[in-house]
Amino acid sequence: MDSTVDIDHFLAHLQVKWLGLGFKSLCATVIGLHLAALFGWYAVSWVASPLRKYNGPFLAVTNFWRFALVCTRSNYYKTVKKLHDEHGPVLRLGPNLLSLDYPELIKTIYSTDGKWKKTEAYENNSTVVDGKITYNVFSTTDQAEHARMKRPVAKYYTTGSALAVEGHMDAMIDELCSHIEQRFIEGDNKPKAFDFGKWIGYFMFDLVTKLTFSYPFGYMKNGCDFDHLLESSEKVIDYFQRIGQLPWLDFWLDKNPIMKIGPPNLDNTARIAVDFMTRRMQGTDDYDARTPDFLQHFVDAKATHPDLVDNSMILSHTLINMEAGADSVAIILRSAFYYGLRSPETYRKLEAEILAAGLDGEKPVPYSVARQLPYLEAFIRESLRIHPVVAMPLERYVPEGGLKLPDGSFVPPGTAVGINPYIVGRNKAVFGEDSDEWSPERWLQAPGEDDEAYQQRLKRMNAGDLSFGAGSRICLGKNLAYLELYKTLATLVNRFEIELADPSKEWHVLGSWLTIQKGVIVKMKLRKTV
Ligand code: HEM
Repeated sequence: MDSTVDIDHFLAHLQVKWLGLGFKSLCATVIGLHLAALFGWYAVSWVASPLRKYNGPFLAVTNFWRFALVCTRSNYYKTVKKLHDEHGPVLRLGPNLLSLDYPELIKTIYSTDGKWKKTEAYENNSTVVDGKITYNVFSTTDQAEHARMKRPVAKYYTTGSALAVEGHMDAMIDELCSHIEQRFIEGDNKPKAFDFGKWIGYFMFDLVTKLTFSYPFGYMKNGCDFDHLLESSEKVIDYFQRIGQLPWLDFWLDKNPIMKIGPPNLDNTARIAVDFMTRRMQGTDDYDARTPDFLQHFVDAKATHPDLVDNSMILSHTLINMEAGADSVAIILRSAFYYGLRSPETYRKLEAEILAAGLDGEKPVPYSVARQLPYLEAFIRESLRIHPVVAMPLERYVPEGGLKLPDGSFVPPGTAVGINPYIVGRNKAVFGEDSDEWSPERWLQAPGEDDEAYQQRLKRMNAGDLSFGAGSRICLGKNLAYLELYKTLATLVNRFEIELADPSKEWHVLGSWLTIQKGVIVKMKLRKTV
């Protein structure tokens, strides 16, 4: 038999058949085969997965589920909270990701031993410089690189160093108060409703740029996001939280060498930062050494650690200050006023404490004084708990040796696990049965509670507080943030009578990596008519 003829015959037959099927059917067949292969692959990897024993939504067999959840901005953290309520403390959020609600594991997972590495979810928050991906102190997943970046600058973020820049904070708090007085209070102390949430954003971006360069960019002066930095920052965060669910997408979207389809680059801001840097190094700006700023600190760090800090690292640190330091504190200020003013009995207690301190109504409240006010402290801690800045799992890889969970099960090395500050912040065993409610009182000794019981309870709450992260990757700006929060809250409450324009109206929360809120509309009056 002639096999060549047979093959020709077969091919001709196949061609006729396929042509007969028509183009549409052909496409449908090809797509169908691909989908079948994909589902087959998911099914096999799912059956073989060591995480199969954990509960989670069915669609979490792929990471597309959580990607879609973040993309729809439909309150990712609320959905995940509901799922935890339904399934318990271990929740499978993806083929290789567990969300854990075990406060007792915070010390293990967010340790200082460098073994629990951040996952690739963080890496997209990096830039391409001269064709090379350049990570920053937040985005690097390499612990050794992280230590090299952090070591020369960590000392500038201590409370002592933050106090050295208190003068810059005072200047910006003063400016915020004057804008409120001039723009939103009429001559006879008549309040005009305004978007305080937006102004908190302008204030914080001015404050952070003042602290960094001794020069506020001018959002309050302009009364708007005149150069779109606030808008761009939100887009950068939005990209970060979405692509963090499917990290490989970053290579195709932002890091590909042909056409970048990533978040808006902060070129304009980077240019301004480079300009400041150049003038500072040449000594041609009007920097006043009596009130240091972060740019000077970073320039000094280059002098003391020339092997670790170069100009691009200085630039990276200044940009991180803006990216990480403005929206975060703004979120907590909004949280404090929103929750506080919706619970007038708690707000009245705060007012009473601040007014009783006999502070000068014309000046920003010094941190040393604000720090002594226990109800203010409770207010700030509750604002951080009930509406944390970050409401997604802080993902880490389980190192060699695996992880034994309190339920006795074993999570193999290489699994991504994370505790979510929002979920753990509402853990009833730690924060009480009313953990879904706003209650600054929970941080204080309750009437009839003895000292020891209170100290035990406080210790438990402190250990379960992940609002600033923990371990070697704990928030670098924590001390600075506390200073800003204490001073700004105390000064505003001391100087103005504040109420929500419509207490029944809820705010709108934009995302989950940063839980930025829109719509905190207030009316303010001067406490004393001047
Ligand atoms: C209320 C204010 C703030 C909150 C609640 C907050 C929260 C956080 C959290 C939860 C993390 C840990 C992320 C993780 O482990 O995945 C973090 C990291 C970080 N934050 Fe903040 N942050 C605040 C303010 C600031 C400020 C003011 C700055 C700087 C000026 C800053 C700079 C950073 C940096 C650089 C990191 C990365 C640290 C590292 O990986 O070593 N943050 N922050």
